[in-house]
Amino acid sequence: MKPVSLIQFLIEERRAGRINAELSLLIEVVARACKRIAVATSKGALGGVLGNAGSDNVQGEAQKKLDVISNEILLEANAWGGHLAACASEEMEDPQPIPDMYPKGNHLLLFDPLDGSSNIDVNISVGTIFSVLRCPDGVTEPKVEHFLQPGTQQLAAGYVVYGPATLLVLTFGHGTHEFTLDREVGSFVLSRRDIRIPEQTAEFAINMSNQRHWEPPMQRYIGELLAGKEGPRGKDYNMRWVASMVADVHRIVSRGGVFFYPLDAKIKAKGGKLRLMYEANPMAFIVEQAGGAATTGRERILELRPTGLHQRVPVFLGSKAEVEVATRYHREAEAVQA
Ligand SMILES: O=P(O)(O)OC[C@H]1O[C@](O)(COP(=O)(O)O)[C@@H](O)[C@@H]1O
Ligand SMILES: [Mg+2]
Ligand SMILES: [Mg+2]
Repeated sequence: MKPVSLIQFLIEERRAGRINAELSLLIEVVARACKRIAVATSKGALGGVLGNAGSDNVQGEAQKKLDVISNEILLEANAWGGHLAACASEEMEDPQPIPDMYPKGNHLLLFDPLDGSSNIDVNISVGTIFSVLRCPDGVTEPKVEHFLQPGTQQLAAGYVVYGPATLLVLTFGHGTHEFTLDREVGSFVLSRRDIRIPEQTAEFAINMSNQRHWEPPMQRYIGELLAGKEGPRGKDYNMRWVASMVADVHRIVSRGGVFFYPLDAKIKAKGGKLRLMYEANPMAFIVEQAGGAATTGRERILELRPTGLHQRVPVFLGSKAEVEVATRYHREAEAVQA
């Protein structure tokens, strides 16, 4: 079969009336920027891109040089295209408006420019995560409140994994599709259409070092998985944790599994570890479109009403059956307390 490039795929989506020209251009621009980030990440020590930038981001986290470089690449690429009203990034306190000298569009772009920063210096897969919203009608200078739309309102979401291969996984709300970067030709090529995450799994991903800080329902759920064949679940489970959300989610999108970043006593005051607007919402959209589920342990992530641009939430996502069991345990515990 003839390979389908990302551009051809976008043309198909436009013909089918699923996206408009502006959204198609936006995705092309983001994909092009991610190709530049792939080049930057692949330079490693030779490109002088490893190590700390010497600055902190809005979250108070030490920025890596590649966090800053990736953020700048995405901002610069998106400034001139005429497809955006504004951008918001995990690395910046406030939304970035499109400069007046450039034409403006009707979309809002949110991104985690480099996910898995702690893995950059040890040559483990990192990625970019993005989400696209519509700018409310009549708003010419979008403010924070215009970005605070529930995940159900996303027009598109995607991530790029900079791993052994560079992959783009994308949804417009009509299935989840994967594109592989053909480095020789320089373009993304469709490698899997309509990905389906198996409903059942025997593989989970969680940072076990936080176990003693988890809430009782999480202790119960993981305890049962660890008990294996002899426990109430009656089967052995395997564990994986890359500590780059993109890589952990991509494994789930590829062969099933379930990912948890639950609430724990250390991060309770912040609301969770992962960011709703840049990580949880786009990943929840992608996973649901592939037949999986995504909750906070209590509610469906996509239905949360955001309260802040940098809001953090607990994240349970992946194979439906396991997300449902873990979520049920949390709801049951809550019902007993009420
Ligand atoms: O270091 P921990 O607790 O294992 O956390 C890993 C998680 O933190 C993150 O790295 C946060 O992302 P950033 O690198 O964008 O800050 C996720 O990708 C990952 O799931
Ligand atoms: Mg991240
Ligand atoms: Mg990041």
